Amino acid sequence: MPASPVTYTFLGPEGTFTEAALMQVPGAAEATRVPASNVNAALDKVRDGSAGAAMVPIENSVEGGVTATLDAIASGQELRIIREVLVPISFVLVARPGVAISDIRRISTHGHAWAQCRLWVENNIPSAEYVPGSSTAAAAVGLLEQDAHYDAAICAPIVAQEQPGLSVLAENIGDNPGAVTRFVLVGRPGVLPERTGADKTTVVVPLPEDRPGALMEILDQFATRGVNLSRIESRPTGQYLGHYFFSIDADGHVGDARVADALAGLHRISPATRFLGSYGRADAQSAYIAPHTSDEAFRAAHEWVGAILQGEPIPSESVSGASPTA
Ligand SMILES: O=C(O)C(=O)C[C@]1(C(=O)O)C=C[C@@H](O)C=C1
Repeated sequence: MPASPVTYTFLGPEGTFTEAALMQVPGAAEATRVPASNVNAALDKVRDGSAGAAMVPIENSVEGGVTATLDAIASGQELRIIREVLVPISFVLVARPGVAISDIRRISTHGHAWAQCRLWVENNIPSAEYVPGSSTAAAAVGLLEQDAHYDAAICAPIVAQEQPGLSVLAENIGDNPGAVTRFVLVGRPGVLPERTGADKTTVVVPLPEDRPGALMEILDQFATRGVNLSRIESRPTGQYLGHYFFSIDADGHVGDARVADALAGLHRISPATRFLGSYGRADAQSAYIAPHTSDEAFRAAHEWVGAILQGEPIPSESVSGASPTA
């Protein structure tokens, strides 16, 4: 039986970096793709079943976490990250034909794009005012509307190539030539992606209140099991001042004993901890696993405790390192 076709949604419109990320997913180019006007709308389509999965930005190498995504997946109906995708980012400045750089007063783009081009704008159009856009492509396409209230947009080169009504005034205007954005494909909870040996696990951990050292305890769950963290960010829950959750990416898969054990520890400290998924790393880099945190070491340790509970004789090394005692 052929697999049922998946409808994908993404932060649109066509031409966003998010669409470029989605196109890296095998089968997405042939599938139905429905643009959403913001991250929340994309995730709501997954929650209400009108899309099978949504591609959304989560982290940029220059500007850090995409807070709209971090917040939207941290609460509400549970979702799962099933894949990550990396996209190298380069920006162009576009305007309607006939507009020169010296004519530009107001520039629109996505907030993360603005932050990545800030120095270029300061050096080249110092008096330019920023007009927030819902995405880079939405800002560029908006220039073609009669009542556009800005003169230029910052977007991906592909938008300018595909829109005949736009001309490119400057290329490669990002302040960091090696900028990369990480995107995640998000679905509803279901079958976990299989372990690849180079995986990542994302969790949201509300900070227990009025508990000195709670953050240290949370970090300790990973440290003592030899689990490396690749991202940790605090975000306000929005409930009241000083109430935070941590959004954490850890190396490994929940199917790895050390990761499962760390998650169990987190749950004891913060029972509202939310599991957001285990999925293959886009760079396929496997983490170093210290021998005492391997699956085999955990299995042997559980067997040892099990034998103690059963009252069985326990073969073990003597304290002095002499030969086994039984
Ligand atoms: O506006 C877009 O094109 C997006 O896909 C969003 C987004 C982001 O959220 O960071 C993606 C990549 C770039 O870093 C700039 C904007």
